[in-house]
Amino acid sequence: MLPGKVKIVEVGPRDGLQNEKQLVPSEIKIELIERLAEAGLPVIEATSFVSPKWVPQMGDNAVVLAGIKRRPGVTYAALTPNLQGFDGAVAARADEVAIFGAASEAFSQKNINCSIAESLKRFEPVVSAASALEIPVRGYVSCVVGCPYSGEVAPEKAAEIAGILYGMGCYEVSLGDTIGVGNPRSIARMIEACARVVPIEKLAGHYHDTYGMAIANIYASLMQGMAVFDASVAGLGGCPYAKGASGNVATEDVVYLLNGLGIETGIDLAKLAATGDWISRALNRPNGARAGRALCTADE
Ligand SMILES: CC(C)(COP(=O)([O-])OP(=O)([O-])OC[C@H]1O[C@@H](n2cnc3c(N)ncnc32)[C@H](O)[C@@H]1OP(=O)([O-])[O-])[C@@H](O)C(=O)NCCC(=O)NCCSC(=O)C[C@@](C)(O)CC(=O)[O-]
Repeated sequence: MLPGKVKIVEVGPRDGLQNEKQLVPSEIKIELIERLAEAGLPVIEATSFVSPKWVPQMGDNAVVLAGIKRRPGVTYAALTPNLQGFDGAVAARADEVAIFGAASEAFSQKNINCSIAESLKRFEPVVSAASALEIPVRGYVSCVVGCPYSGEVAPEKAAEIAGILYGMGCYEVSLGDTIGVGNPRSIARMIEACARVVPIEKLAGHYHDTYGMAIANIYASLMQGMAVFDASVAGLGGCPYAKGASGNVATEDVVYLLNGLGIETGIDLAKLAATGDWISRALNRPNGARAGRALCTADE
């Protein structure tokens, strides 16, 4: 049984841009977010409140959140690894924050400079502070099937961290195939384990497309009842702490798939494709969305 409706969380402005070598002007980021909202994306991860020494590209976080014309009904989210980041996100009026952990010790150390256990301790005060202010918190688990440093990850490990984040108070837990090594079988096994501890409707799929498996993985996830997916316009991105990992699955490709399956998203594919074309030109990089390229070529 496929879901009738899917929520897409657009992570392009954060996950997509964080890996760009050249600093992208804040005005471009602001225009990207506004265009995505105009195309109907209900949740846009706009930026992250991490150390600018670690990820310089996100150093203009407050400027970006201050610059966007907010559309009613759209949630503008930000990543917050600790209380310092949370305070910054609140001051900048983020509607929602996300804490991000990992199912791999090695990745946790490289990404956020602490062990998994330490990261979970750091997240607790963030969740408490958010709860006091009634700010929803999303949780991420990176490396749910594979780690760039330590290899294969057991589904039970991904499920353990997902369960802890959910138990802590995250309203949704996004399962990150950070390096895109998953396939429909390994993803299905991982979801099966996670769904034993977190209700499937509270789980999201966050699949990078390194091996071209992301759309197949989304289809496998839909078949298991998952109905929330993260995606990045034009397939932008990669993780600065996961060498070789390509961008997220392209939002255009996900919407094309869902439209074909008769699943509602509320997203205008033509506007989305035009946005993907625009940002690819602005960054002077090839458009990573196959559906986006096809639609834009058809328009010429
Ligand atoms: C987590 C830290 C901050 C720990 O970094 P640390 O160096 O261990 O932190 P610290 O508490 O020891 O502080 C050191 C310095 O950082 C500053 N600092 C401390 N916290 C903040 C903050 N929030 N905002 C701004 N500055 C901060 C702090 O003020 C201090 O500044 P100094 O006194 O040296 O001038 C660091 O490791 C970091 O920023 N890492 C970047 C992580 C990141 O953004 N990774 C990419 C996103 S995750 C991802 O892409 C995966 C995901 C979510 O998409 C899912 C998937 O695909 O798997």
